[in-house]
Amino acid sequence: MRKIIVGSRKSNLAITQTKWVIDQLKKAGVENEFEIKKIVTKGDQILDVTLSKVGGKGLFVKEIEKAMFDKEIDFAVHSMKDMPSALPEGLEISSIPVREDHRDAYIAKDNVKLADLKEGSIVGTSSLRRGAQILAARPDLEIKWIRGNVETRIRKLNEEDYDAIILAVSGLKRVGLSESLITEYLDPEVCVPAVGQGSLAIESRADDLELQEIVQKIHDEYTAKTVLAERTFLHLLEGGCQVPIGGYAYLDGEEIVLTALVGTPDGKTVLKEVVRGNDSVQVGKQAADLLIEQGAKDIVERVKEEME
Ligand SMILES: NCc1[nH]cc(CCC(=O)O)c1CC(=O)O
Repeated sequence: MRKIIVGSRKSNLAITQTKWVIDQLKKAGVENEFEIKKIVTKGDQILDVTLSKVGGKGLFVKEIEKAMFDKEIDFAVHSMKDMPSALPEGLEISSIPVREDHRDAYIAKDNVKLADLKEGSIVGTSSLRRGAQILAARPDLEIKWIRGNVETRIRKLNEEDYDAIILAVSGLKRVGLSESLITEYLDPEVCVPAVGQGSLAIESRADDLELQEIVQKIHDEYTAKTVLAERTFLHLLEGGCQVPIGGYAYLDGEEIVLTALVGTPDGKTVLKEVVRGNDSVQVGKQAADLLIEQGAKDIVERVKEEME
């Protein structure tokens, strides 16, 4: 039986996600042997500037994709939200496992609630999306960039001048940190998560049908349907992570309910729509159309220019 080589970034989060996927596959009855091959990406090496300034999402996947083309690895597990909206020819997302918690977590020193933070308090995040939504709710706060993996950010909250930080609940849980650290769970009404947040993408060569059949065993249709709506919206806005964009969908019976958001980094303009429908692509497209009508494209273009 074929041994399967799985490529992974070397961060604790990446390795845990990869191990989780292998574990799920084994539980689903896959008997193949697995080996994890660690790959260092540009995104892991550049830690001193904000991610948005150095080129965003692609940084974490390029080297991994090269290893896949070279057949050094058979598949890779990515955080869905780090995936560019279009994949290179020859590769595809061959399976989407069940989504972890989609929400952002607000973690404050001494557990001070967001509403109780004093004027001028410093909130750490490297995400324009999170910064924009925090500032929209609390224009009196200060956003300060924070980089590093999940564990590093928690340490910086304790050691540096941050009063609070925002992290994905899923990342926190996956690296084994206690949810008791979380001061508040931010629901999509307060902070629309990143498109795909909490979900994983299994990426493989499009012509490797044997592998596809194996990873499909842990494909989750609910997650795939909702993520497709979110990613369709993101793709049409052509935003990448240089622009504050959020999208979260869930199913209400058969219906997909998508909350989509575009804003300016200062949080002064935030466009938000909730769209319902039975077809993921249609729902994503409708959300994009509604926001574009309100000027979302202008925001995307303007923010992109300012970042250059
Ligand atoms: N941008 C970094 C990143 N990429 C994926 C996750 C974990 C969240 C997820 O699984 O979607 C994180 C950390 C964070 O956003 O706090």
